Parts: sequence; structure tokens; C-alpha cells
Amino acid sequence: MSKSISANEVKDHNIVEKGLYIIIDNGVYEMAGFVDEHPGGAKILKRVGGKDASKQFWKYHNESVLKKYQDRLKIGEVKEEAKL
Ligand code: HEM
Repeated sequence: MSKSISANEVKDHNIVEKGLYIIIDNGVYEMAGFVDEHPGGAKILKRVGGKDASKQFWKYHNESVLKKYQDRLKIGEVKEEAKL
């Protein structure tokens, strides 16, 4: 079963040093170890740390990207509908 993470916990992890969580749809992804490899650059990811980045994600990627990286980056699901 996937771990439940509160919206506040996501909000608290908004810099690489503390953990860089982002929400895509309802999933929570820990990006701290991936920022330097991200083909779209580190800066754009750092900007959405602690936030819901679904809109930005789907603008630049498709489902296959999530499928490929979710085992590595997904750490759980947000408990409640997040409005960050
Ligand atoms: C789980 C999270 C993410 C993963 C695994 C990921 C991975 C990738 C990968 C593999 C690419 C290369 C292009 C491709 O294969 O489609 C890419 C490109 C890109 N990503 Fe991400 N990304 C993530 C989140 C984000 C977010 C949240 C943003 C924006 C805030 C973003 C912005 C971009 C941009 C601008 C590009 C370049 C697109 C282009 O050159 O046309 N990414 N990303």
C-alpha cells in the first residue's frame, strides 16, 4: 500500500536540503536526488518544490515518463485533495 502524506508535509519539503516533494495528480514525488539529472533542468523543478505541479508536468511530459520514474521517485499519495 502506498504511504499517505499530508499536504502540509509536502509543503514543508520545498528545498533540496530538506527534501523536494512535488505533487503530480495525487502522487507525491521526492525530486531531491533527481534535480541534477532532470533533462528539463534543476531550476524549473526547484521552483515547484512543495507544490502541486500537475499542470506543469502534463504540459511537458506524458504518462510514459511517470511510468518510467515512479518506482524511483514516488513516495506516496496526498491524504486529502491538495490545493497548494
Ligand atoms: C516526476 C517528475 C518529473 C520527471 C520524472 C521528469 C522527467 C523528465 C524527462 C525524462 C524529460 C525529457 C523529455 C521526455 O522524456 O519527455 C523532461 C523534460 C522536461 N521537464 Fe521534466 N520531469 C518531471 C517533472 C517536471 C516538472 C514538475 C516540470 C515543470 C515544473 C518539468 C519540466 C520539464 C521541461 C520544461 C522539460 C523539457 C521539455 C522539452 O525540452 O521540450 N518536469 N522531464
